[in-house]
Amino acid sequence: MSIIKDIISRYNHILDFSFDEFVISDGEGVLLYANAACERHYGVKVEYLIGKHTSELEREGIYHPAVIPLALKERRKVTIIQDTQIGRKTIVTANPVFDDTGNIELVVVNARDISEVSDLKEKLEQTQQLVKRYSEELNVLRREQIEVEGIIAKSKQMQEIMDLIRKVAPTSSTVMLLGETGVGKDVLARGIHKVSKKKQGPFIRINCGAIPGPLLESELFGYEAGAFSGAKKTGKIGLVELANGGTLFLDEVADLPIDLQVKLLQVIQEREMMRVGGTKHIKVDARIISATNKDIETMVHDNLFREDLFYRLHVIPIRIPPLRQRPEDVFAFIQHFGHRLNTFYNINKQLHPQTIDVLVNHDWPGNVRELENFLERLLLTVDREMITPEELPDNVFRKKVNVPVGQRTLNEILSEVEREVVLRVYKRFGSSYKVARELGISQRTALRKINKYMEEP
Ligand SMILES: Nc1ncnc2c1ncn2[C@@H]1O[C@H](COP(=O)(O)OP(=O)(O)OP(=O)(O)O)[C@@H](O)[C@H]1O
Repeated sequence: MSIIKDIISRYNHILDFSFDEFVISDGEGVLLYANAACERHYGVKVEYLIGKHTSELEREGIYHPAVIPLALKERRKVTIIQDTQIGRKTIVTANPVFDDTGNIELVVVNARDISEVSDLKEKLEQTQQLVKRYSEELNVLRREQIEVEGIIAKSKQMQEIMDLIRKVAPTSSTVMLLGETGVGKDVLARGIHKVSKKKQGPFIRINCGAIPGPLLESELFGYEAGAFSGAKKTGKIGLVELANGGTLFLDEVADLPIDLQVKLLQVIQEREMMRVGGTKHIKVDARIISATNKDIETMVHDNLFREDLFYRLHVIPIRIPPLRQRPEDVFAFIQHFGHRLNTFYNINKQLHPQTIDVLVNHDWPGNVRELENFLERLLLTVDREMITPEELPDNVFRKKVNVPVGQRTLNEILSEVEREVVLRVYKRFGSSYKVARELGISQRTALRKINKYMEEP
């Protein structure tokens, strides 16, 4: 022991240079040595510590917990995190030193201040939590912002499209919306505009297929006074010019006549245009979105649509799948339109789950528009509050007979076909006499079959 005391007294000034704390206790836990770093960690003079038992210092609250008793108890190296009375946090390691007989002679303790690392870690964790929360909130807000516009997108395909729209909408990139009639190209074009940087500007839709060729040019590009006979004296601003600072939506773009395709290409490339009969170049700063339900790529291949214009418009293509490929959306539309129609007409019509089933499995060639019109007709024309599949018109009600071979007898299959035919004809004509006449059976047989099949679920 005296050798150790000798070493300490000889080298203590060297250990005082150490950033780390250095403490030695005897085999009972009484402190023999502490270097200057202890003053920074505990806020007391080194002299105050020397000669005290480590548990006593712990009781005084100078640090907590004490590591030396743990090393003495477990007779091995122990590392813990310690809090001190002046708010420091340290990582402390206590190493027992054994004598020749296996008794613990000394405990050598080393401690490093990790308050800053620990504070930084805590701050980093808080910041990470905050970033996570903000990004979740941002996603919800983004979703809501588009959903506010009434866009229904429950299916995976539509969710992916909405994610893409959220990404591209704030940029000014040119988008081409592709898809069958009534899939929602117009709705999505408006949605893109409403979350774009140009949302304060106008949204100008041009139906390239609806305006007759000769009129289209002056509608699109406007004209100067006296540009042609019959032109207004004041001249006219075209739709392209009106879209300045906003979005120009070229609906049915595949129907644009070839000569106007050239002029449109100039608008996109040069970002400027000229009125009919004009000589002045007019700057046009508009985001361009186009849409078509035609196979425009084949049209390009057949030289019916300019390839250069196609590539300018087709920068971000978004293909909207037909309704038959996204039954989750059909279900959501039924709920959405059902609620809207009931409120609008002040009625309370419900669809039986089986009716919803039939509608979800229907093909809907006219897509959302057809479904919307169909529901309006259905809710207004059926008297009963709960609409069952029998109330559905023939074209929707007509089920395809799906016969898994070996699972049903011929009689069962024939009876299902008969049921469909009888009920369909009965629904159309509403009388057993007419059913009999249409199907070439007696009125009694017709009546019996109608009653039988009407009663069956
Ligand atoms: N995702 C949707 N959410 C809400 N309503 C929709 C959605 N998709 C379509 N609709 C509704 O369906 C109808 C047809 O949509 P829209 O006019 O956008 O289709 P379109 O693809 O532009 O059709 P077309 O090719 O015939 O011009 C509109 O009444 C629209 O409100």
